[in-house]
Amino acid sequence: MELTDILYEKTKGIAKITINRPNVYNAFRARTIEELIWSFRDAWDDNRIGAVILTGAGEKAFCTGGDQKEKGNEGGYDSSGGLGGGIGLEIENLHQTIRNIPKPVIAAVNGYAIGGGHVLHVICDLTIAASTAKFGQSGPKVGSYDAGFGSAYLARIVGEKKAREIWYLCEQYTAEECKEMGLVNKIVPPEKLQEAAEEWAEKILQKSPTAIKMLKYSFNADSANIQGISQLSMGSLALFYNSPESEEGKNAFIEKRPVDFSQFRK
Ligand SMILES: CC(C)(COP(=O)(O)OP(=O)(O)OC[C@H]1O[C@@H](n2cnc3c(N)ncnc32)[C@H](O)[C@@H]1OP(=O)(O)O)[C@@H](O)C(=O)NCCC(=O)NCCSC(=O)c1cc(O)c2ccccc2c1O
Repeated sequence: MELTDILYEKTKGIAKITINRPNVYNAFRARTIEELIWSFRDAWDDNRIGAVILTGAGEKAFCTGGDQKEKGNEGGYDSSGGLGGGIGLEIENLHQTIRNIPKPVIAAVNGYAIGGGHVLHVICDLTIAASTAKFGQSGPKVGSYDAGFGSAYLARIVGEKKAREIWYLCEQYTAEECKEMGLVNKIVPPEKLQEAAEEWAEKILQKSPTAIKMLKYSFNADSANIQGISQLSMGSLALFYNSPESEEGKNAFIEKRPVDFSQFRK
């Protein structure tokens, strides 16, 4: 597959996937998701690979979720149907692929992990963060939500009260705050991030691949029911994206103005 939105490299048993759209803070469009799925599947299929690192290009962002400027555009994503389950983005498939690949996936969070980009690191097996990284959900601010793994699985990690706070208030959290919540495993200076992720991947490579695979499946089993909730969430999101309320959130972000949802409370 020709890769335009991501970088993909394999070195000494480690696959590294870098979301490479720095101009939009590594926000994803339909093509980005397709390329991510392709590369995770390649790493899955390659027996020499024992761990995968997911990161973002540049210093600003890991990933800021759905590209708001591509939403509704031709070649971007919309709710007219297709493989994305009616939403134009195969995000649900990507989440399943990250969960099901029988090799640990390490998120190396180099900057903003916001919205659907935050959900990506939540789903990864481990998170190593640069001390400068910022984390948060933004869906309710821009007329979107991930009511599947993004909320239900998040609650398993940080607890119900904190997960509700994260989604209802849409605030940003430091790497240190996220480590306290159990959402980040390790914090390093920004210049040491890639090295630290590779070091952990190398440690994993020294372990029994079958033991690691079965442990990952075992950890996954307890939250497997969330897949059904995720399908409902994405199905409803496809309907919601057609609404004026969702449009208001997206347009406010693009037009760089305060959002006004008051008209939808009448
Ligand atoms: C991350 C920020 C808080 C950073 O703020 P800051 O002020 O430092 O920087 P700018 O806002 O000026 O951003 C710099 C530059 O990048 C562009 N950009 C950033 N994020 C996006 C984005 N998501 N889409 C498009 N473009 C983006 C920004 O416009 C600037 O470009 P200029 O050319 O104007 O200079 C802040 O950027 C921020 O809050 N970003 C948006 C975060 C957000 O709302 N994300 C989307 C949430 S919805 C979502 O993620 C999502 C999840 C899913 O699971 C989906 C599933 C299916 C379909 C859709 C889904 C979906 O949309």
